Amino acid sequence: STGSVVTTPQQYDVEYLTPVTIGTPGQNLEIDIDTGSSDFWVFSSETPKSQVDGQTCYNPNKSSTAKKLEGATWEIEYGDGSSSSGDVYLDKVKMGGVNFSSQAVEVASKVSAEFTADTNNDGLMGLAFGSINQVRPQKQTTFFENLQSSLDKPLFTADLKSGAPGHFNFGYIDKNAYTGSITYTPVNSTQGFWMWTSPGYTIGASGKFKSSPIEGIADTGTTLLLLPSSVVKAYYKNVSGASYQSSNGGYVFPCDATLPSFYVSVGDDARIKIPGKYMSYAPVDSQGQNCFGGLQTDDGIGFSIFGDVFLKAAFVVFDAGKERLGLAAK
Ligand SMILES: Cc1cc(CN)n(C)n1
Repeated sequence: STGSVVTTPQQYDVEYLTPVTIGTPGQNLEIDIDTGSSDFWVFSSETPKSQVDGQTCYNPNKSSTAKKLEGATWEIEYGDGSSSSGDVYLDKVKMGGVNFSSQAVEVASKVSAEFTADTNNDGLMGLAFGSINQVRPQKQTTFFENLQSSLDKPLFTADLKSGAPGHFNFGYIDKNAYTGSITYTPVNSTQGFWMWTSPGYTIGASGKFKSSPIEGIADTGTTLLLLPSSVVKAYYKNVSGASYQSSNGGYVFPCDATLPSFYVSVGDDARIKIPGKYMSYAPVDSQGQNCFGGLQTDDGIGFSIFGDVFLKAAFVVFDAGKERLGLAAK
């Protein structure tokens, strides 16, 4: 089997939302596919009304195919401090024309304020490795892991775009979705992530390559590109008026500043070009005078995060069959 589903950016490409259908009759929700976590959780009939602000809620009691996973609970906290928790049902899940009949659907009986405020987002589908799934006493496998053996190829691809809909595809590589060739690089999944190491980077079209291994995760659920502070400092040295502003929580610069492109090396002789315009995330003031950088530090995380600012510049193959990541220009 193969599947393909559209994924649509929210304002400033802060996140990408993807339609999913759960249960019988189908209940349609919009979720955030997150390759940086491994739980599929949704707003539900169990989420207190005070914590719901317009989200669509999955109601297992209205699904003839829902089965409670007795005794199972889950709780999760993300890198940005947001969190959610609840219990678990098994039900039919369809996305992009592929479906799995007994997918663990983690229903939220509590969500943090960040999720309540994210009014178009009805939940998260984690597509990292099941080893870091948070259901207890028995951790659950991800939607992709459940599909894997029935897919034509044991992989999925992410084609996120700047300010336009893109696609997640399952089981095949769309040759029309990228240019040139795909460069593959090994993935180390021991921490449960799509973790890989870039050999280095280049700042600007005429910059010199800097050999500096950067170990990080390919994370569609993180908005920005989070790299070592030495790299980030070197980049913003090239942006006039840029400074680290603790009041804004990161590097900020005048929105009319000229931003150099940033090249992330992959394998022995390839690199992904992030255009300068992707390196500005959003205005920090209502006048739109100063902008928050799309590149920020990975301080305190323990590894770098290749989030949407990077991923939307590439065609990305998440190849579980060969434990590798493929990257191509587009
Ligand atoms: C909700 C959410 C997901 C992620 C990335 N895995 N973050 C940082 N926050």
